[in-house]
Amino acid sequence: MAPSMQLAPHPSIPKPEGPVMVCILDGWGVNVEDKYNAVFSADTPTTDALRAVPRRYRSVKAHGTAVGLPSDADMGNSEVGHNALGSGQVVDQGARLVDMALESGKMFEGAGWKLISGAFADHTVHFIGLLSDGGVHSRFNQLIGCIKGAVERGAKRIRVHILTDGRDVPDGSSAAFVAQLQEDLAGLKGCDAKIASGGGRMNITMDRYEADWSMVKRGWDAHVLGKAPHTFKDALTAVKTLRGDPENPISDQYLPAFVIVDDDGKPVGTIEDGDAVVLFNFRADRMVEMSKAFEYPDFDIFDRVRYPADLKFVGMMQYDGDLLLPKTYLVPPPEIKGVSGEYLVKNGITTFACSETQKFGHVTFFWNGNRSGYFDSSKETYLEIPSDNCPFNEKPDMKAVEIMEAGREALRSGKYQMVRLNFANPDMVGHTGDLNASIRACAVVDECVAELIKVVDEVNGRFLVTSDHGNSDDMVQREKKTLKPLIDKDTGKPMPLTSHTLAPVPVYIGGKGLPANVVLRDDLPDAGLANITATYINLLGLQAPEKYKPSLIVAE
Ligand SMILES: O=C(O)[C@H](O)COP(=O)(O)O
Ligand SMILES: [Mn+2]
Ligand SMILES: [Mn+2]
Repeated sequence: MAPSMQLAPHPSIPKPEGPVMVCILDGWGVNVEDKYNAVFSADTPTTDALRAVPRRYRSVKAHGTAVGLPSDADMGNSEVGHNALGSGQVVDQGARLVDMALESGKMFEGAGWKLISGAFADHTVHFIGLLSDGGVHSRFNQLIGCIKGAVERGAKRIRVHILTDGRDVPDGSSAAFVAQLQEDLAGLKGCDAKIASGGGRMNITMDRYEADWSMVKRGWDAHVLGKAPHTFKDALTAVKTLRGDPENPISDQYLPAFVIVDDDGKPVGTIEDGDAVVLFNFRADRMVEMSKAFEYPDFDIFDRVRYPADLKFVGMMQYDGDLLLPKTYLVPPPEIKGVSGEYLVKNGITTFACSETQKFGHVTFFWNGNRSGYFDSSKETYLEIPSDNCPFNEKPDMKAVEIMEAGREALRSGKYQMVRLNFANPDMVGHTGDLNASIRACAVVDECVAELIKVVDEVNGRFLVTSDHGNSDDMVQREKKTLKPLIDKDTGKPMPLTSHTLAPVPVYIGGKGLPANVVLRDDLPDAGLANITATYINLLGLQAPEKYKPSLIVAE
């Protein structure tokens, strides 16, 4: 082992007899305590009790610059959250790197831009991605920046394929983004630019972790082949019509696929031989599958029917550095080096990591600094429990009990020194905007934490329970100043909040194997998620790498 990767024993925190468990309650923030806070409203006796233990509970920042996002107005998300939790470092994240590449002009100088510019004169440049200013997967102004850059550099024909959001931004906001995009495209001089196809992000194109490839097929059919269940002459009409009854609309997230056609009913923007395609999302998880469909000539997961020849395909970023997918991209992704997973295997620590499909890549790929696979398969076991395929408010328990049971077995097995679990419920159910289901989601996760802590105590282990960002902790849109819920004019009901929040997240530590003198420091009031990495390494009885953000604990 490189001497630099050796972790010294901690001078005052001994190695534990049993394993260390790190639990991430995805989307569980600390926020305004009222009935719209599902974390607060749920029956959560276990985390309530943990919160009451002196000097073993605190909260940490999980949004904005504390996790490498452009500004403190940016809510946290799973990618940046797990990157920070697993690496102990704050790196400039995709959102910021794209902003910088646009500002400096570097965007227009690299290999990715060169490739697409081959289509500017005689072919069409297609942009496919999430249309909102959520800043989690993409941002509206970055799309416009790229389109304007292409037009200024000679692009003659542009088609935009839009995925409506309603998840990282309020549901119902898609119509406004579409209207704005149409206006911006109409204002471009010397370029024929139109919206060509679209659909809801949870219905087409943006599947992740291979949970449902049929979503990607529906996207391919609409964007590439110009085939969808609905056709319209105009995208704003499409979105407004497909939402249906204003009293009971279909969420922007789930709008069916549509294709824009001309007066003769012909699609205005199929993807043809020689065209360029830009996936304009910077975040990886929900772009990997569509990238494979575009990049791999022998792709066979679904029938693409037609695969355009001489396609100039790029991602906004490289979405998988191990698969080199896509080969060509506009902006180099963040480089996260020396993550804790690598240190652990190099120091002989055995790890078990588990979540259900929807968060499996979060607790492995994102945790490991956007790396696929194991650092050392003889020391690590990653277990994916298949998620249900349904809107998660219908089954708010999701696979929490199964994850808990797998965690319990791993803790008891004696095989692992570290057990890392992610519970998806407060996040995935929170994204549906369904308050009651989110309350149930939080309650079931609390029950699972109780079961796990019993086993940690049984094996003389230690635990750290935390989260990656807020979500279920606020389920309603509010007036900025008074924090009063905003009321929907059509329904008279409070307007649901489907997105993450800016809230900090809790950190609870404990376990029978944790010496009584180990407590949370009180001199790091501004600590963030990246401080948790050194903390859990200390719980393992080891000193953390020097470059990591400081540990939250001390032995007094
Ligand atoms: O992709 C999603 O589901 C949301 O945009 C972000 O949620 P996550 O960051 O918790 O995965
Ligand atoms: Mn998350
Ligand atoms: Mn989320």
